[in-house]
Amino acid sequence: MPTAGRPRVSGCEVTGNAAKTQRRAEFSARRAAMSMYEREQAAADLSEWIYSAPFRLEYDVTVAAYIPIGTEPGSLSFLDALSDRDVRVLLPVVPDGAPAPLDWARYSGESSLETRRFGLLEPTGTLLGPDALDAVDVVFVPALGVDRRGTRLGRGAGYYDRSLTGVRAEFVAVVYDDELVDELPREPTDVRVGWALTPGRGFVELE
Ligand SMILES: Nc1nc2c(c(=O)[nH]1)N(C=O)[C@@H](CNc1ccc(C(=O)N[C@@H](CCC(=O)O)C(=O)O)cc1)CN2
Ligand SMILES: Nc1ncnc2c1ncn2[C@@H]1O[C@H](COP(=O)(O)OP(=O)(O)OP(=O)(O)O)[C@@H](O)[C@H]1O
Repeated sequence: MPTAGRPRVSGCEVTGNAAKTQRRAEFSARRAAMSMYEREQAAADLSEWIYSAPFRLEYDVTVAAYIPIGTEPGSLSFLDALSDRDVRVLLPVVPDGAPAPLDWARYSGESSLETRRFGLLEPTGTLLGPDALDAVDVVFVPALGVDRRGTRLGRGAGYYDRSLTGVRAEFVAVVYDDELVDELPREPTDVRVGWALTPGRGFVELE
């Protein structure tokens, strides 16, 4: 589209969204090209890092995590490793209708999951409400990429930005090694994450 024809509510926002769409396509294409072996190796490595996390991940800690689907990094063994350490694990439940803060329910094993909207695997247990995040110590956030300043690129519906605003917890974006990059497009509503978790380097503190 010629620059002169673009709507200019704020130049930054318009460019930001187009730039994000482009980066999403790039990251998704790279994920699609990974072999099953690479994905499984990465998932195993991600689970290992739980044992050397820079914050406590053991009994009496509550984390919010997610069930990876498709080419997303990680696996159920990540959640099982946390559960084995008596960490309480909450999982997101997408609310009906337009994007709004995520609801949450407890993870209690693979049998407590079912496939729902967008093909996501979600927990079937009691819904705890969006405020459940107020009692969480660490949030593992799905991401297509993250930059050194903590800018996270998600799927583009804004569910996590809406959910994390005002929450005091460690935010950890889980990505493949080459998805921790120098710079990503940023919008004012983007909530910064303090950490990246990568298979090769583990927990990386962001600026
Ligand atoms: N594993 C996982 N769980 C997660 C997220 C995630 O990124 N990964 N989310 C992170 O926010 C939330 C769900 N967000 C989503 C946002 C958009 C689409 C999506 O694929 N939208 C397509 C429509 C696909 C369809 O209708 O089947 C689209 O908008 O084109 C899926 C999930 C909560 N749970
Ligand atoms: N707190 C918020 N309140 C209202 N709108 C928001 C908020 N956060 C994000 N949005 C809007 O949601 C849309 C998608 O945001 P963005 O591209 O940052 O999503 P994302 O972080 O990639 O997606 P997700 O969190 O679902 O993985 C944007 O139009 C953004 O302006």
